[in-house]
Amino acid sequence: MADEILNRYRESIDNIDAALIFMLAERFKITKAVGEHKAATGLPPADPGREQIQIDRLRALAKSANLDPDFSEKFLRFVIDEVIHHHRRAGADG
Ligand SMILES: C=C(O[C@@H]1C=C(C(=O)O)C=C[C@H]1O)C(=O)O
Repeated sequence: MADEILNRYRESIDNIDAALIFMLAERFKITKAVGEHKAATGLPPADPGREQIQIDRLRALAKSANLDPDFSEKFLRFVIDEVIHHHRRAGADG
């Protein structure tokens, strides 16, 4: 038998997952431009000072949103590491 309650919850989950994908796509679009700018101007791929500011900010936001700050940091770290990997490649290619 179809579970309508579960189906409704899952519709919302699917919408949220789609939004996450669109937001990540936009983020990677702009970080690609940053990588090209860095490669053109000789800036290093990673900026640990900037990253720490972002992590501190997102941890505080996560707390106020009742989201685990450790999870939010791990998620941002994962995304940033991928961006840095792209920047290194952009620098090496250029
Ligand atoms: C996008 C940048 O490059 C790197 C990637 C970051 C990110 O994905 O937010 C932040 C800092 C840098 O290590 C940047 O310097 O702003």
